[in-house]
Amino acid sequence: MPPPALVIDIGNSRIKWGRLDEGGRLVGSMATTIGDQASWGMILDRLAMGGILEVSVASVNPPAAERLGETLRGRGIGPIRWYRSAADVPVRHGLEAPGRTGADRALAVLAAVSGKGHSGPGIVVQCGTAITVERIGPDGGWQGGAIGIGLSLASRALHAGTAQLPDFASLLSEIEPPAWGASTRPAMTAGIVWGAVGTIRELIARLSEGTDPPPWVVWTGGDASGLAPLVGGRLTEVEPDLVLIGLSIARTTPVTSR
Ligand SMILES: Nc1ncnc2c1ncn2[C@@H]1O[C@H](COP(=O)(O)OP(=O)(O)OP(=O)(O)O)[C@@H](O)[C@H]1O
Ligand SMILES: CC(C)(CO)[C@@H](O)C(=O)NCCC(=O)O
Repeated sequence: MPPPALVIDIGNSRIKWGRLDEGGRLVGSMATTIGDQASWGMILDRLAMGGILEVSVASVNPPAAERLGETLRGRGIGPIRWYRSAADVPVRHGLEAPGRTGADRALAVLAAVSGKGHSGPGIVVQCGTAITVERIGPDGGWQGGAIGIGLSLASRALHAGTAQLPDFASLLSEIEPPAWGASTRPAMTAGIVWGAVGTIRELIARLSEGTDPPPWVVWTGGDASGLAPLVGGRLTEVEPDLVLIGLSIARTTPVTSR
């Protein structure tokens, strides 16, 4: 049996860290904000307890990946398997430029198809810094998707591009957002959250066109558990660790098998 291993997903807002057991199953995960480099050593010491290990790292953020690579090498952790684009991921696809397509998108699709065992047409929605909606065809092949703006980034963009709009750290709460606001905060919450809901609904409808049976839908990303119930629709499956699960599958599947 292989020794326990680490899986790490470097996004644009956060890094997701996971540990695999001897059978390659994800047995623990956590997330830190991208700027919190001071905690990396402590996290690695904790995750690597009991001896490590091989590490699989997915990145859509090359500068952060460079820094993490230095930290891992400095602590003698390795070998490191890198997933820097969809070209490194053993997923069947019809992409034009897999080398320039996000590894996180490919790994989420791989996990939904191979890990969750979905077959036939499907959709994967990631609600992170960006919102991505992927189309999986009737033959299980990934056909590409759509990339839109995520909730936090939309708030930051409105703040950066205007003189008077603030930036809100957190837009989702237990309470359903208002449809409109009588002051700036609820007005921005309404525009950003319901705007994202409308975007995702429209994309799911368009990506479902001509599919029979209707597609399965799997969600992931920091805002998925908040946005999925607002979007509604048929069975809503949210898997926060989809990309880490994708890494756990990719490390034992040769890229040539796609
Ligand atoms: N503790 C948290 N810190 C930062 N963002 C969080 C947190 N909890 C939830 N979020 C939400 O998660 C979103 C970011 O999602 P996520 O962490 O999946 O993105 P990411 O790190 O950029 O990953 P990717 O680039 O793979 O989408 C933000 O829009 C934010 O609202
Ligand atoms: C779209 C994001 C930001 C989602 O995390 C990431 O997958 C990325 O930077 N992708 C590169 C471009 C592409 O996937 O087409």
